[in-house]
Amino acid sequence: MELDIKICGLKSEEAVAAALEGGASHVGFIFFDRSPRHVTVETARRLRRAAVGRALAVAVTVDADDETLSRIVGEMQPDMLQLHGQESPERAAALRARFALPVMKALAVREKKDLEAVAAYRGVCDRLLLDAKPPPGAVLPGGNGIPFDWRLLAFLDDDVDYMLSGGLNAANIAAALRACRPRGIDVSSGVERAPGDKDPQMIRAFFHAVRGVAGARPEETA
Ligand SMILES: O=C(O)c1ccccc1N[C@@H]1O[C@H](COP(=O)(O)O)[C@@H](O)[C@H]1O
Repeated sequence: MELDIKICGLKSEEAVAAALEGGASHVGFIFFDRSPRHVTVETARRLRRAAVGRALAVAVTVDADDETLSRIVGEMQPDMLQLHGQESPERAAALRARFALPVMKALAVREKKDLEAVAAYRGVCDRLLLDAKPPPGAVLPGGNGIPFDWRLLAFLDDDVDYMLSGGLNAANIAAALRACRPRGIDVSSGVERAPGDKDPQMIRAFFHAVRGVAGARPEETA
């Protein structure tokens, strides 16, 4: 099974191009105005065009209301919704039905008991995104560049479809992929030179590092 790779928090054509050239399966656009990665619907709509037929465009929202989501879906036309707030399983299911789009629900992980939430969203969402729990007082629910203990994921059933995220970068991705077996990985601040400022060279280095794990997981990185 091939490993999906999502580059998230894209704000420029240059960064989108680096993600697509590297072979990203997903490109993510953040709709959260307190994030340094926030984009307007117009910008996301323009940037996502380059990904058509090459990668899935993901709209990342945080407890967004129906009106906001309708505008994002109508104008940007994402291929997937990422719910990165406190959306309940019922809310996730309702949005999936209403917009007829696959939904990826982000769950915050710091300790083993945080994985109990997985059961409630399995079968409701198309995929989970297992991200690090934000530190106390953090403004952002994601994009904090903090990893969690990947070994916790050994407690999950093998058939849980999840993307791993939280503090991934070119230096640690090999260790992450040896510690657990995600079907996808998601990186944002780990490929930035400053908050919200993606570095094409760091994006290339990330892909290079992922492909360097080919010996360990040939069937997933070929
Ligand atoms: O990146 C953000 O600013 C952000 C804001 C609001 C919700 C989610 C956000 N980012 C998501 O968090 C993961 C992990 O980020 P990082 O690699 O630890 O920086 C990121 O890939 C986004 O999906």
